[in-house]
This record gives sequence, C-alpha cells and structure tokens, in this order.
Amino acid sequence: MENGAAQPVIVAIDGPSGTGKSSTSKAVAAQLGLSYLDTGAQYRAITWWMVTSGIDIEDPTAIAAVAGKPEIVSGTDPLDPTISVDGTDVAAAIRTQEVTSQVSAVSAVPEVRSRITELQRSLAAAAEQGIVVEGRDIGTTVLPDADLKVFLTASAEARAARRSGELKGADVAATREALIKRDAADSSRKTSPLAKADDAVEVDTTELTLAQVIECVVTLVEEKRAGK
Ligand SMILES: Nc1ncnc2c1ncn2[C@@H]1O[C@H](COP(=O)(O)OP(=O)(O)OP(=O)(O)O)[C@@H](O)[C@H]1O
Ligand SMILES: Nc1ccn([C@@H]2O[C@H](COP(=O)(O)O)[C@@H](O)[C@H]2O)c(=O)n1
Repeated sequence: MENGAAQPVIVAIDGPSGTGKSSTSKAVAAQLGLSYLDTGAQYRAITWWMVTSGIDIEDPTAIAAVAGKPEIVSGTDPLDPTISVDGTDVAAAIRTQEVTSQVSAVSAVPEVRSRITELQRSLAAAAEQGIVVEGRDIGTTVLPDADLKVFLTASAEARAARRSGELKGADVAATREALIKRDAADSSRKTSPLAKADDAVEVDTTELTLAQVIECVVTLVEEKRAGK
C-alpha cells in the first residue's frame, strides 16, 4: 500500500451463544483501531421488525415475502455500536426475551440470510482500516476470505453462568437449556448454519478470563499482520 499504510484486516469471529464473541470482538476492534460489526444484532433487528409488523414467525413463506422491506442500519464504531430499523434505534428492543426466542426461526429463512449477508459484506468492504465481524457464519459464508478466522467455544455451564450473571440472577439451568436450544436450531438450519470454518483457529474460553481471550485474539491478528 502507498505511504506504508497497513492493509485493512478482516477478522471473522464465530461461535455458539455466550462464548464471548461480542465482548471480545468489540475490545479487539477498539484496541486495534478497526470497525466492529455485530451480525446477531442485525438478525435480531429484522426479527424485531417481523414481530412488531405482525408477521407469522411460524411461516417462512410470509417471512421471505417481506424480508427486503425493513431498512437496517448498523453503526460500526466499537466504542458506540448502533442498530436501527427504519430510523428507529432498536438497540434495547432487540434484546428482549421475545426477540431472543424467535430469532433462530427468522434467521433460518434463506431470503433473510441473503439480505443480511449482502449488508454485512458491504459494511466489511467499506471499513477503511479493517473490521472485526462476529456471528455464526462469518468465516464459512459471509467472509470466506477473511484474513483471520476465530471460532470461540465454552462449556454450556460456563456460558449459562455468564449469561445469568448478565441477566441479574436469571435461573442458570433454564438459561443453559435456552442456550442449547438456540445453538441446536442455529447449527441445524439448511442455509449457512453455525459452523467452524476449516481454517478457523478454535479458542476454548471456558477457563479463560475475558482479558485473556482478548489478548489471545489481538496476538493472532498481530501475527497475521506480521505475516507469521
Ligand atoms: N472469558 C470470559 N469469562 C467470563 N465472562 C465472559 C467471558 N467472555 C464473555 N464473558 C461474559 O459473558 C457474557 C456473554 O458474552 P458475549 O455477549 O460477548 O457473548 P456472545 O458470544 O456474543 O453471545 P451471543 O452470541 O449470545 O450474543 C457477557 O456478560 C460477557 O461479559
Ligand atoms: N451470523 C449470524 C449471527 C446471528 N445469527 C442469528 O441471530 C441470533 C442472535 O445472535 P446473537 O449473537 O445476538 O445472540 C442467533 O441465535 C442466530 O439465530 C445468525 O443466524 N447468523
């Protein structure tokens, strides 16, 4: 590149629910001066729109017919990630139990995935310094040529404990069952299921602190940049 500027780096971080994708990706992006994209927020946003528009979530044909209607806009600053639908800030609305319990059904519809995948690719292409994109199919489908692919895992027990701590004392057993159910739905759908790319680096975060996971991913990015 001219003037010795670093090439933009594209980092894909995938994994099941509660493995630390968002927390890790945001911190890595902030530390390295990269953009950040939470693709789960986009699937949640389109699910929120379907629910509030009265679309039957049990009916994939009905979902497919309107998948192109809502305008979903993601802000990619890791210090202030934003998400809006038709100009409405939905950052809080997409985190409700209602949306969480329906998002796997909506995100399994191929027309929804192709719409959201297109958005994700255009945001990645526009990121001048590079971007950390986190989700379920980033390394396998959305950005198969990413410079670095990381697949985060953790035991169901650790993930449930983390989530119930976040949800201020939610029942750990119920949280664990809900996580397992969502992962099973996301892993078994036909179109771009949750999966580790063959060339992804797997990091088991069960026994690691968040700071250790961040440090590990930053090191992996720096090694890639150094051509190691
Ligand atoms: N290594 C870790 N040790 C302890 N807590 C962690 C670790 N990584 C993340 N957490 C905490 O676990 C919770 C879930 O993390 P996060 O939201 O980043 O996961 P996620 O993989 O993005 O989940 P989802 O896919 O469901 O959105 C957060 O409260 C976060 O602070
Ligand atoms: N690349 C992705 C990202 C997410 N999903 C679907 O969205 C749901 C919510 O994701 P969170 O990360 O916010 O928990 C997830 O359960 C998937 O159904 C997806 O399909 N592909």
